[in-house]
Amino acid sequence: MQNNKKLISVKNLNFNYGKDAILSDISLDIYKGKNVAIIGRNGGGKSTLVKLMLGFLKKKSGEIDYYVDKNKIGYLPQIREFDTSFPINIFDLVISGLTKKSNLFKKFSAEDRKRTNDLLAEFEIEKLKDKLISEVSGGQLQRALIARALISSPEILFLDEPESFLDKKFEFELYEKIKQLSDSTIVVISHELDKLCCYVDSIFIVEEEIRIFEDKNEFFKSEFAHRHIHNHKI
Ligand SMILES: Nc1ncnc2c1ncn2[C@@H]1O[C@H](COP(=O)(O)OP(=O)(O)OP(=O)(O)O)[C@@H](O)[C@H]1O
Repeated sequence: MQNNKKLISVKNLNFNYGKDAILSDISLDIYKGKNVAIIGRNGGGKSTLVKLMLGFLKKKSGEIDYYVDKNKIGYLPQIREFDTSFPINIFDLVISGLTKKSNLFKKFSAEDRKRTNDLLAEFEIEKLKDKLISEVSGGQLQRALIARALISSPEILFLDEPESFLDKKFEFELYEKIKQLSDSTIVVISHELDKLCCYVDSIFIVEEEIRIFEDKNEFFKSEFAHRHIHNHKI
């Protein structure tokens, strides 16, 4: 279903925290309908790259061009980056995914509330909607954060380790559910490539530099498959 419409284009991107070079000369394109898995060793710079594409971090040099409405970019952060002591309940957390910079204090409509309730039911957390995020389990919070990332029907959806805390059954169903609920292009950071590989088209290895396999089959044929997955005969 690739139609070659570019959504985001990164050119010669460099980033460092203090003296430490984290990303060097990264260039990549994200195309509509072409799902990407970003893999690589711990601390390789995967989350940093995504945060740069989201505009949360300021690049040191290089270009990031957007061919997508920035309000149509969804994001699931790593759960550990989330302050679970923040006083917000599950319903408000999910509906807050509809808040844009330009409409911070807009009243949510009945339709917005219905969409929230539908997503809560879809993710089997409707009974928890009045609970504070500090009162639910890690997996329940992760489900709510995924629903939040999806609620705006994003054109592109960045997921940072979505499998964290999920039970095996839900982890297995996750990408089917995302496909069923949206037609977002997915860019997913994961250490579970063997589980998600049938949902992605391309594989990017990010370890300070980037190695791009536009066609995932080229990755599986390469020496990198041995290094990055346990069972590469998928
Ligand atoms: N706020 C920060 N200040 C300083 N260094 C940071 C900060 N955030 C991340 N780093 C460092 O930047 C490097 C890249 O981190 P990043 O989180 O992007 O890696 P990652 O590939 O997503 O790792 P993982 O697979 O472990 O989640 C790491 O060495 C990390 O220690």
